[in-house]
Amino acid sequence: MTTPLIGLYGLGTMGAALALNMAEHGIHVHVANRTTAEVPVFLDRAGPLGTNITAHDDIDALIAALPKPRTILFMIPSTKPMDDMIDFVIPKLSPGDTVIDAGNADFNDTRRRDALLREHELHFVGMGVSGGEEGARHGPSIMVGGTEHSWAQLEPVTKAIAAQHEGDPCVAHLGPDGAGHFVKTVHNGIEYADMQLIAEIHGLLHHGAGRSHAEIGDLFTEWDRGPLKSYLVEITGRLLHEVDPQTGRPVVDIIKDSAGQKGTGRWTVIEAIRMGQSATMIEAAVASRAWSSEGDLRAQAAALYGEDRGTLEIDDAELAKAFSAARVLDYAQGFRILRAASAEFGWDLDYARIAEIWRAGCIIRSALLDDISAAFRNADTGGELILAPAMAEILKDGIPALRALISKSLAAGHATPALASALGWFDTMRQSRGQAHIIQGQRDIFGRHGFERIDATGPHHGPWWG
Ligand SMILES: NC(=O)C1=CN([C@@H]2O[C@H](COP(=O)(O)OP(=O)(O)OC[C@H]3O[C@@H](n4cnc5c(N)ncnc54)[C@H](OP(=O)(O)O)[C@@H]3O)[C@@H](O)[C@H]2O)C=CC1
Ligand SMILES: O=C(CO)[C@H](O)[C@H](O)COP(=O)(O)O
Repeated sequence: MTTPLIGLYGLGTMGAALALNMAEHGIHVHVANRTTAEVPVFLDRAGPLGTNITAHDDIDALIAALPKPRTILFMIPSTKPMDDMIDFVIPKLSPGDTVIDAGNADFNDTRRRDALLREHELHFVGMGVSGGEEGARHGPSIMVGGTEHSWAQLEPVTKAIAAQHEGDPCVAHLGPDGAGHFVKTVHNGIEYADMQLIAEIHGLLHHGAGRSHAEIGDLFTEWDRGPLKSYLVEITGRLLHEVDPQTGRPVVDIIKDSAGQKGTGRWTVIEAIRMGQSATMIEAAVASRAWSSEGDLRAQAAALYGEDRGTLEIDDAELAKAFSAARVLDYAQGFRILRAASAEFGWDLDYARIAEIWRAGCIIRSALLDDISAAFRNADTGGELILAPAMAEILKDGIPALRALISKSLAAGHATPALASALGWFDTMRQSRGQAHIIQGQRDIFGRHGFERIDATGPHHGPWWG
């Protein structure tokens, strides 16, 4: 068997880790980096793995060294740098070669780039990689979008380097062009909401129930041994126990409460809204990060209105149930966005497989994903997670606890945008007759927009128009 071979450009945090992962799995990787001074540093780090690595001074040399059809993975910012590199390499490549963007890209850019490369008889792969540096080095979750031709070359490489869940590599060819990057984007949207839920729960326990960070960390660590087990729960447990060496204070007390965001959460929300699939929990999470950066305004409002938050009695078992229900709703909203995109772009996404490749390696990996993938395999709910019997069980068990938690938290003045929006969405979806008849009536009165009647077909107007 010939040794799998690939080109990799961009030896930053993720690219270097992926290259080492490949080398460790017997894949010969040709590498180059914009700043050539980084290359010897990388080779030093590679140590004995260097036998599977050939370093080049620039992209031209890397391209020249690869046999055709070439597969070159770029791990650089998926914005202008990626467009610039594509423009630079197109004239140097041959028909049948594949360019991979493995960064976090807006899938609209991926579709545009795919079309451009097709004009040149080249292939473009949008490949989502999740797991941060550690995942990239020792096994990420990989979401591939592209042609069968490119997948045939990529499959052995990605299956070797991906995280393994009980022997199943966490990688899948999810569809053409933007499918892989879209699924990665929604993965990140779900990640945003899961992180926000955890942050809100911490806030309720700390400010409402008066528990120390370490006590809350203990609870997260305990949760990580049961059905709530997840990477984000695990690292939150760790985070809450860490002490700042300079001050001796809990690290979380010295971190400024202003969250960064690089775009994937926002893209999820934009696409969700564009497709009529508002994902309110992800919206709440994106909004909360934006509001977090408005520290001055929040300080002024705190001075004006006061920032009192009442005391809360919190039962850990009830809190766990509430958290479980909210997480199911987070995933449910995420999969609805995937369902809408799959229909719009004809991707025929396999929801069970997506849940399966998220079970290890990625940031949202969790025990719940085992249940979600089984739920999709066992019941055809058309991608609607809330209709799956196994999820309905979790929801029926957890919604009363979530309702009780939200009621007392709102009454006491605690901010819970994601938890509250979970319930708002769930209660909306379980009403067979909601409130939209009032909206339709209003629209007809002010704009003659018309409405459908419950007892007849076609458009109708109300008596106000005679
Ligand atoms: N960090 C993470 O946890 C994750 C990141 N990603 C995505 O991976 C991609 C890379 O991220 P990461 O490794 O963290 O970033 P780093 O900043 O660590 O590395 C960036 C890499 O891109 C190169 N680069 C930057 N600008 C250009 C340019 N104009 N032309 C050519 N090369 C350029 C850099 O080269 P040089 O050394 O010369 O600066 C470096 O090799 C991004 O799309 C990111 O969104 C995806 C999943 C997780
Ligand atoms: O893709 C990732 C994890 O899955 C990256 O860590 C990404 O940077 C996370 O998004 P943000 O920086 O917006 O929090």
